[in-house]
Amino acid sequence: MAKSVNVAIIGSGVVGSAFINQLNNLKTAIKYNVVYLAKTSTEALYSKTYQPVNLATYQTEAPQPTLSLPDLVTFLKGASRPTILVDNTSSAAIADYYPTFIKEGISIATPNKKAFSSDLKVWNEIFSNSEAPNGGLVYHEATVGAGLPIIGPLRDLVTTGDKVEKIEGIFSGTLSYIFNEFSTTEKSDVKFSDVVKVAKKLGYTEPDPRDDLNGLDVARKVTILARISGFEVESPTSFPVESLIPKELENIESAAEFLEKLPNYDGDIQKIKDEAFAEKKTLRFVGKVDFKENKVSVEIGKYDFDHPFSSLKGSDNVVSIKTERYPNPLIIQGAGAGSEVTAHGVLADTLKIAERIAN
Ligand SMILES: NC(=O)C1=CN([C@@H]2O[C@H](COP(=O)(O)OP(=O)(O)OC[C@H]3O[C@@H](n4cnc5c(N)ncnc54)[C@H](OP(=O)(O)O)[C@@H]3O)[C@@H](O)[C@H]2O)C=CC1
Ligand SMILES: N[C@@H](CC=O)C(=O)O
Ligand code: NA
Repeated sequence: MAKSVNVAIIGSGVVGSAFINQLNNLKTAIKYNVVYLAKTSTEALYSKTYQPVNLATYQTEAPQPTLSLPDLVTFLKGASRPTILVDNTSSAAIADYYPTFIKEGISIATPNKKAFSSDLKVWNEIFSNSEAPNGGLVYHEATVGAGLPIIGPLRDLVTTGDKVEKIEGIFSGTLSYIFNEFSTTEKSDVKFSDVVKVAKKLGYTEPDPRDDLNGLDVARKVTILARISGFEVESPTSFPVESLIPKELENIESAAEFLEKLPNYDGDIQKIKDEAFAEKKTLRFVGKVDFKENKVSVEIGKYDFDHPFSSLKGSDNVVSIKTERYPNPLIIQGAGAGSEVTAHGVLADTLKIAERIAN
């Protein structure tokens, strides 16, 4: 008989809906039974008898209220098959619950950075629970560089005994897109606030684009890479992070009001861009982990027109990993945000888990 695994999906937004579509079109020997699908924070599809949710029609099916996280654990553990929880939200509450899911033997595939980049204590709890007998597995490739292969290869290097010396790169699809469009090697009049709005429309930004502009999203990614490399970063706010949010807009309540007021501050960043242009340089938003200098940082940097960062396109991320074995750094480059590339990273992780646990 074919092997099978149960899947619980939380979230059907930009990434979640692309994930559901890719899973629905999957042709593999393993059977994936989606026994729970939370379309939103309040609406879910599931049945007490674990009948698979129809992924072709989920949008129009009548939902029930979502289960609380403890009730979800009980529901998933009541099934006879092993389960993979796919968290396609940016919820901190769900992320805080990962140690419990994992302890209860439920595996996790996710693009949600929160659990891996908050307090170091949570990171340690997640991975020690996962290593315990009967602990769930955890894969989170899409938390850095979306579907680009960064976390898997970096873990492979470290586990096999290589030593990371320096990681440097452009880790935000949103900020890559914004600066690639805004600060170019040709003179241009494009306004910063206009490019921010397009990045949101293209699905690159976090649900609230201020989480990208304040540098926190990049700080979270840098925290994850630093921790995998053995640099014990306490939290994403424990090192210098440059913010692109104008001081006067720091305390605004809604994202909509923030976007409405942002054009009033276009002049400030335009001035920095013009100064860089006069030096034949572009602006780029860069994250670094430097073992030699014992330093982690996130900041705007100026790069010569002929530097590889200056010719980046679209929402591309670029990561340079220098190790003992790779003194000429390993370079990984490609789209680092967007629905399809992120969903494929999460789905590939789901398949890797299924290959290990399906029965
Ligand atoms: N977009 C991208 O390019 C990339 C995104 N990511 C990560 O992917 C994740 C999802 O991003 P994205 O799809 O863009 O975000 P969206 O805001 O488009 O989607 C989030 C979805 O999750 C739902 N949700 C939130 N909280 C809960 C909850 N407690 N229970 C059930 N459902 C919930 C939301 O429903 P509701 O409307 O009710 O809140 C919404 O459907 C984020 O963690 C992001 O950082 C990672 C790499 C790239
Ligand atoms: N908002 C993020 C999405 C991926 O993590 C980005 O722009 O990179
Ligand atoms: Na990745």
